[in-house]
Amino acid sequence: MQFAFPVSKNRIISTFPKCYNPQACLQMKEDWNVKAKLAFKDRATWQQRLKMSKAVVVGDLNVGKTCLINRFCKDAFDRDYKATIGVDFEIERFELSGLPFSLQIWDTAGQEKFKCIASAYYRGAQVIVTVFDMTDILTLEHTKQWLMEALNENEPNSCFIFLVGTKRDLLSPEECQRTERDAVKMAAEMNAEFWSVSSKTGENVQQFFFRVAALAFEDSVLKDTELGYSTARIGDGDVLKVDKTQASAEVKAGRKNCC
Ligand SMILES: Nc1nc2c(ncn2[C@@H]2O[C@H](COP(=O)(O)OP(=O)(O)OP(=O)(O)O)[C@@H](O)[C@H]2O)c(=O)[nH]1
Ligand SMILES: [Mg+2]
Repeated sequence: MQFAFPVSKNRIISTFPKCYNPQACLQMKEDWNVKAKLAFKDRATWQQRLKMSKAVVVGDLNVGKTCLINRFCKDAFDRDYKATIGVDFEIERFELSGLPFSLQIWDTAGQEKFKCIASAYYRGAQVIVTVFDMTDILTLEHTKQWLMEALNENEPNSCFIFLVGTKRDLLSPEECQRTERDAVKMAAEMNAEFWSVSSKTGENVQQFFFRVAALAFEDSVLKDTELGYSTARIGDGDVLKVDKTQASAEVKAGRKNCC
C-alpha cells in the first residue's frame, strides 16, 4: 500500500505485539480489539486521518533514555554520556495492520536544572515511559515521582504507562531476575507495563516500541470511532501538521527562556 509518507520495512507491524512479562502487562490480549479491526476496514477514512500520538520519556539522569530512543530511531549506541539539555524529540512512522501511524517520542532531561524546560512538554502525552537503570535500584524508586509529575500535566486515565529498565547487558542472569522482580512490583503500583531492555545490544528495544505504537494506535482508533470521527483530539491527524524544524525552534527558544 502507498502512503503519503514513507514507512520503512522495519516499521511495519502486522500482528499485535505481545507484552514482555505477563505479570506486568497493560493488556493481555493477543490480537487487535474487535471494534478496532472493524474500524481498520474503513481504510479510505484512516488514510486521510493520519494518526499521531505523543510519548514522553522520563527518568533520572544517566539512566539511558536518550540511548533507548537512539537505538530504536537511529540504530545507534553511544558509550559516552551526553546529558540531554531540556528536551529533544523524534518522529517515527509506522504501518499498523496496513494503516499509517506516527509516534512523537519526546526525550526529556533527567538533570534537575533542566526540569522546568522538560516538564513543559509533558502535556498531551498518550504514553508515559518511565525509565530506570537496572544497575541502580535508587533510580527505580524515583520512577514513581517522575510518573506523578508527568501525570499531573495530563487528564486522569488518559495515558498508557510503561516502566522500562535499561542496561540489562550489565547484569548477570541472577541479578537481572532479582531486579525484574522488584520492577514488576513497582509496575503494579504504577499501573504500568514493565519492559527490560539493553540499548547497547538492542535486546527488546524494537519489541518495546512496537508495543507502545500498537497500544497508542489502537486506542486512538477506538476513541475516534466512539467520537464518530468528529472532535479534534490528541492522537488526531491534526498533530501531524507539527513541523520538525518549527518544533525544534520552539524547543530551542524554550531552553533560552527557562532556568
Ligand atoms: N551498557 C549499557 N550502557 C547504557 C545503556 N543505555 C545507556 N547506557 C549508558 O548510560 C549513559 C547514559 O545514557 P543516556 O541515554 O545519555 O542517559 P539519559 O537518561 O538520557 O541522561 P539525561 O539526558 O541526562 O537525562 C551513557 O554513557 C550510555 O552509554 C545500556 O543499555 N547498556
Ligand atoms: Mg538524555
